[in-house]
Amino acid sequence: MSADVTTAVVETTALEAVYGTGDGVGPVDLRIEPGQSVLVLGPSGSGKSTLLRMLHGAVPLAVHAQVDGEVRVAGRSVAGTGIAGLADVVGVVGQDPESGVCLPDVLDEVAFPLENLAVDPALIGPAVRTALDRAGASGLAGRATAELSGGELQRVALAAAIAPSPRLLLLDEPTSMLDADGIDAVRHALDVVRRETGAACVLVEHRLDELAGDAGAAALPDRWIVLGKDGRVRHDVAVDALTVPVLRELVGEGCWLPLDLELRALLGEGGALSGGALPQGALLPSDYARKQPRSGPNDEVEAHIAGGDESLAARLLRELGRGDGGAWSRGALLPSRYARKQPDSGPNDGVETHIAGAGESLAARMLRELGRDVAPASDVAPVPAPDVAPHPAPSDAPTLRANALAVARGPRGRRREVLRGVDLELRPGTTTALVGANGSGKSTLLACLAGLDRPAAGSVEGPRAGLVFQNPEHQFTATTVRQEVAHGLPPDAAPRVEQALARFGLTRLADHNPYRLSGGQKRRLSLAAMLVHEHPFLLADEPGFGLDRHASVGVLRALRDAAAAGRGVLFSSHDLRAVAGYADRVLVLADGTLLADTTPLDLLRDEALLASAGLRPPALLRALACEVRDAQDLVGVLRAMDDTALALGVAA
Ligand SMILES: Nc1ncnc2c1ncn2[C@@H]1O[C@H](COP(=O)(O)OP(=O)(O)OP(=O)(O)O)[C@@H](O)[C@H]1O
Ligand SMILES: Nc1ncnc2c1ncn2[C@@H]1O[C@H](COP(=O)(O)OP(=O)(O)OP(=O)(O)O)[C@@H](O)[C@H]1O
Repeated sequence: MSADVTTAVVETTALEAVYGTGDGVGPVDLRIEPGQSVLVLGPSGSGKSTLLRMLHGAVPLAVHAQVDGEVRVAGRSVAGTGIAGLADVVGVVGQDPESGVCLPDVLDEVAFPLENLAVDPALIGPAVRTALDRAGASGLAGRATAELSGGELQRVALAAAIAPSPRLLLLDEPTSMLDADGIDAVRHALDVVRRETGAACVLVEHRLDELAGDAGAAALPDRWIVLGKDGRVRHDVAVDALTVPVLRELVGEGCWLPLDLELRALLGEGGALSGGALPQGALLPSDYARKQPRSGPNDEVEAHIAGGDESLAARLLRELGRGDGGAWSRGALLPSRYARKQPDSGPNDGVETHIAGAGESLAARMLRELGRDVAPASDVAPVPAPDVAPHPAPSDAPTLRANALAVARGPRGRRREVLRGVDLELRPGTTTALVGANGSGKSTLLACLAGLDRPAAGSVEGPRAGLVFQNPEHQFTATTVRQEVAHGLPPDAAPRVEQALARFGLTRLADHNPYRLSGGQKRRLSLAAMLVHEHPFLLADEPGFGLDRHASVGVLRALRDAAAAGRGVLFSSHDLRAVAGYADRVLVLADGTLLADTTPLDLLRDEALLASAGLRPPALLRALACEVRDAQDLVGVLRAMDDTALALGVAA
C-alpha cells in the first residue's frame, strides 16, 4: 500500500452536489497531492461534510443527492469504483463516531477494515495495536464499543480509519468530543500517517484552537479550503498566505480560528497589531501597578515604556511566540528582564506615577482595541460591564442536589464504578460548567441529574431537569424540525416555537427532516427543543460541539439568558474558552470524582488542578487569565472578542 507519487490522491472536476432540499455544495475543482494536508473550513451548513462525503462516494451512492462533475481518488473514478471498491485507499472518520461502529469489541472494530481487505492475519494484531497507540486509544483495547464515552469512541474510530494505512484520510470533526490528550493524539496520528505512508488528509474541523495547540496556527494543515454560506469555494489558500482581510472574512462568516489568528483578525491590519495611539504605560498590567507600589530605578523599564507603542495583541502574540509553551504565571507577560531586575531596584517615582496613572485595565484596553477596528470610535456603543455574577434567585427557589452519588456501569461481572461520592448543589440563576477529561463521567453525571441513569448509591433531589444529549440524534422524535421543537408543548405554544426556531437560525429549515440536517444544525435543534420547555434546570452535554463560531456564541448567550430568567444551567464542555467566557462556576470531574468546585478564572490559574484534571487551555487563554485583575476583566475580553466576531458577520 505504498504511495504512488505520480498520481494525485484526489482530483475533482466541477464537482457539485444538490440535495432534494436545494442545499448543496460546489462546484469544486481540487487536486490534492500525496502527503498533503488540507483543512476545510466554513460556517455551519456550508457543505463541508457533503464535500467529504463526495470524496469517498457516500454522496450520492449512500445519501441521495444530485451530483455533477467528477471525483477521482488515487486515479480511480469514485462513481465507477463505488464505496466498497475504495476501501483499500480511503479511511474515514465520520462526524458521529457512534454511527460508524460495526462490532461490539474495540479490538475487533479496529481489525475489521484490515480483515475486510484480506490482510495477512499475522499482520493484523500488530497493525491494530499500532493504530490504537497512534490514536491514543491503547487503554481501550479489550473494552466493549457500546460501553465507551463519546470521546473514547472517537479515538477508536480514528484508530480504525488509520489501521489499513489509507492513501486518503477523510476526517469530519475528529476532535469534537476529545479532551486535550485526545486532540494531541489526533495531531500526532495525522503527522505519523502522512510521514510514514504518504497519505493525504482532508480535515473538517471547528476546534482549531485546541488542534493548533501551543504552537498556534503553525501546527495546522498548511492548505485551507474555505467554503462560503452558499456552498461555493471562497478560498483555497496556503496558510502562510492568509491575510488579515481574509482572516476577518472568515471570522465574519462564523469560522473558528485559533486564538492567535483570531486576535490578528479582530484587531485588524496595520493599526492595532503594530501599535497605535496607546497611552504610554498602558502595556503594564494594572495588576502589576497594584502589586508593585514601590519599584525603583530601572532604565530598561523606562526604555520599555518609552517604546511602548506595541499593542496588547502584538505583545501577547510576541510573548507567546517565545514558543516555550510552558507554565504561565501571574505577571508572566511583563518583559522578563524587568521581572528579573525588579527585586534589586530602588525608588523611581517617575515610573511609579506612570504605572499607577495608566489606570487602564488589561481588559479595558482590549475592549478599546477590539472596538476600534469594528467601526469608527464614535459608532461604538460603550461596552456594558459583563454580567459575571450569578443572577440572584429567590431564596425559596428549588435547588437540584446530588448527595454522595455513585454510578456503576457495564454488565454483571464487569461493572465499573464510573462516578463516586459526588456531592453538589445547582442553584437557579447560575450558569455552571462541567469539565473533565474523556471518560471522567460528565455525561453520566448529567444523565443522573436528569433522572435518566439510576445511581448505585446516593440520591438526586430537586425538580425534573431538561437534558440535551451529547448526540443530538438520540433525542429526536419528530419528522420535521418544527415538530421536534413543538414536541410535548400545547398548541397555543406555537409562537414560542417560532421564536425558538428563529433564535437558533432554524426557521429556514423548519420543514426539513431533523436527521438530514448538518451536524451543527442538529446541535442547534436539540438545544432549541430543550430551551423551549421551561424546566427550572437545564442540563446540556457539550452544547457547543460541532458549532461554528457564531452559533456557539448564540448558544452560550441563550444558556446565560435562561439563567438570567431564573433557571439553573449546567453544561459540559471541552471548550475552556466558552467556559471562561460564560460560566459563573465550574465543576471539575476526574475519574468519576468531583475534583473541584471553583470559578473558571481560578481554574485557569491553577496549573496543578488543570494538570490533575487533564485539562490544557489554549496558551493565550492561560496568559490572559494570569494577567487580568479579576473575572470581570477576563469575561469582558472574551465576550468582546465574541461581540466583535458577530459584528464582523453583521457588517459583512
Ligand atoms: N441528506 C440530506 N438531505 C438534505 N439536505 C441535507 C442533507 N445533508 C445535509 N443537508 C443540508 O446541506 C447543507 C450542507 O450540509 P453539511 O452537513 O454538508 O454542512 P456542514 O458545512 O458540514 O455543516 P456543519 O458545520 O454544521 O457540520 C445543510 O444546509 C444541510 O441542511
Ligand atoms: N454502558 C457502559 N458500560 C460500562 N462503562 C461505561 C458505559 N458507558 C460509559 N462507560 C464508562 O463510564 C465512564 C464515564 O463515561 P461518560 O460518558 O460519563 O464520560 P464523559 O466524561 O462524558 O466522557 P466524554 O468527554 O468522552 O464524553 C467512561 O470511562 C466510559 O467508558
